[in-house]
Amino acid sequence: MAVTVTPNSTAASSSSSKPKVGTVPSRRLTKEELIKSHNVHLKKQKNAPNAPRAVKQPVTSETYPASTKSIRELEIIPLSELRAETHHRGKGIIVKAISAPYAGAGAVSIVEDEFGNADRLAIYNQADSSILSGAPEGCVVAVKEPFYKNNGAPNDFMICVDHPSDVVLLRFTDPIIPEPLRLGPLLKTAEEWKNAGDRAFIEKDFPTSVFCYSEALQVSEDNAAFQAAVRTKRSSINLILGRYDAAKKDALASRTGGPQDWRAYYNAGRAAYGLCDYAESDALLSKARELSPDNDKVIREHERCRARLHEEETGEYDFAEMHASLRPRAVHLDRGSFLRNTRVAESTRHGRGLFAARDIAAGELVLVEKATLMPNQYEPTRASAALYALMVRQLCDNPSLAGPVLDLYDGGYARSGAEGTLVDGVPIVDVFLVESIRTKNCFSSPRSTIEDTRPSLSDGRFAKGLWVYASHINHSCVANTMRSFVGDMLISRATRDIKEGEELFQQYVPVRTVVDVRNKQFRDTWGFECTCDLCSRERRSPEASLAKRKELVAAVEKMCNKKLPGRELIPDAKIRSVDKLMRQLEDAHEADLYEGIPRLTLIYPCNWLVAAHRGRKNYAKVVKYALKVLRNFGFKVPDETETWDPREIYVNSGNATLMTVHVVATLRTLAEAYEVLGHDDIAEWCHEAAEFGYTIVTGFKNDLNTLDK
Ligand SMILES: C[S@@+](CC[C@H](N)C(=O)[O-])C[C@H]1O[C@@H](n2cnc3c(N)ncnc32)[C@H](O)[C@@H]1O
Repeated sequence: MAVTVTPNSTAASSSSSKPKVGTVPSRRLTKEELIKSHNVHLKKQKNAPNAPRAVKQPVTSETYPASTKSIRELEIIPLSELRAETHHRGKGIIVKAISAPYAGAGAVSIVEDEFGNADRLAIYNQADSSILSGAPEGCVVAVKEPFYKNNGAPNDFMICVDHPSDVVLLRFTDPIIPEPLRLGPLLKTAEEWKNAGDRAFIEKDFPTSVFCYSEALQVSEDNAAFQAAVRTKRSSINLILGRYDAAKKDALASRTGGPQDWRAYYNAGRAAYGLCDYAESDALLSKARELSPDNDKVIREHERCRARLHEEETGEYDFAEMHASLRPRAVHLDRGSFLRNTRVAESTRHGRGLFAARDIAAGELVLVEKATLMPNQYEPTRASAALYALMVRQLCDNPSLAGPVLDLYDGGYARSGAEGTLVDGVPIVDVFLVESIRTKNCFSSPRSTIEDTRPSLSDGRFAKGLWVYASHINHSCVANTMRSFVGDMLISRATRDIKEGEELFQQYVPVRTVVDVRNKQFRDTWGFECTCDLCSRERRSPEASLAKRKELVAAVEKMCNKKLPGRELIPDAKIRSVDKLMRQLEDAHEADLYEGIPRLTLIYPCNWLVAAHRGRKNYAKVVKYALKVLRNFGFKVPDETETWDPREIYVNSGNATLMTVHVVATLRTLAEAYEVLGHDDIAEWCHEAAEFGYTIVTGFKNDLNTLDK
């Protein structure tokens, strides 16, 4: 079940007064009591219209599957037969809303069955485009295999609908509605329904408008011209609602065979564009353009679509312009996804993985993907719930999304197999499956990585999003790709040269320095033990060495307060002490095991020594320790006395380097130190290597001076 904030979820009653699971409660709140308390909540809401709406968070420990049955296959039972804390498998209820809805985390209404029994119905996870997101008074709904739960206080229950497909809005004329609940058709003629749809449209009540047009189509029998006109209207409204599958279907069904069909192709093309299917959109808009060659609207849409296809084919983007266009309310960029350097295939690490479809040079684009779903919600307490809600809603609104989204790894969730299929005209959406997929596949994304690397601009806030294609990438601590973000665009670049056919990896999170600590995180969040070169070799290091390293790291952190020095003068004695611990830590790494792989526990002390010597303007020492930092990230560096070309570190350091923004900062510090020491060539090359690395880290070429400004 889900944690919900509902009008009556008051203090829990003592366990003795709780009804027994599976029993018919001896007393429930009467209709009058239910309406009275409901009205109190409605009034409170009316008096505080701007109070923040509760966020619904799924709790996956108490999952239950969505119903896969049609309401017509179920035994319809009266409300009086509902049993406490029970999922009524094989059964359904048909009820009418007899109150205005209370809109909280879901829509709560008082409902009545054909026998006059009343109860409370809470419907969660409906798309805003659905009438059921508001469940207006008078609507008749069927709840399939309802879950009846105690609401905290004795005698107080509610029918709780988590899976959006477990509730169906019935047409007023549906013969399944029992006689006492029937209103009969509210309006009689197709024209009346169409006019009602037009009025709802003018009032911007789009779900009602769609409902009325649907009734008009049902009533209008064989009037093809009328049907085409109504379908065109319904298609346009579904475009506004983002229900692109339905919009496309209506648009194509509205064709009459004449030149006026340009509008049908135009709407269908825009719907395909909304689904990011630019090839289909191009085909449809080309037809619209043939029929209406001088139509500015069509030309504009068609050119826009072609620009997306160009991005998909070439991977050419103006990232700087994209970044400059970001606004707090505009983080969704209108761009195509460049995926053709890669392909999905079976992985030896786990399930499927992503592989290079051609040689990719260090620094090159691996892929660029527009978010499949990413709410503009960077508030940490709301980001996950917002993504979950968006996933559920989009799967309801656009059933064609079910294919790619439900195909993602689900962490072993027990599926019914019917998810995504249409039953009673509604795609089956299991919210607990959606949540499992979310937790295993979503990424945290800053508004842009470039801002995230700048202390002055970073607000440390992350949205959560789903990039379906990039979700196929498995984790490695020494990954060969690195992701960054510009708004909802995920950019992935190669951290070293990658050969065609090689599996691509990314770091799921910045990796912790100690092998067992970071693997606990992987186990707890994603259910795997990492077998990358770094983890597997570190595991071969004896327990005693690991313990020694942990002890030394703790000692350094304590001595230095886990901070890095600024420009202040650090006393010699302290520098010597840290240096001594650092050397002991180096000795605690077995030379053969750690050959050519990172030594992550050494990075902090070496970075500390770089900063301390920089403060003392001792640039020879800065070089010495900065080279150690690079080596400890797994890069091949020379002895401090040798000449070398730092621009080569991305291509000649082997396959176990660990790329981060700290590598860039270290190269920049090295450039500064070499310059002071008079090694101008190496200084220049370090600068170039840092700029190159900064492109990998931030996704596109950026001025290094912005790194810590
Ligand atoms: C986003 S999915 C990655 C794609 C997944 N392999 C698939 O088959 O769709 C994340 C899941 O992949 C698995 N995984 C990722 N990296 C792994 C690794 N290095 N070793 C083992 N399993 C890994 C974990 O089960 C994790 O929960």
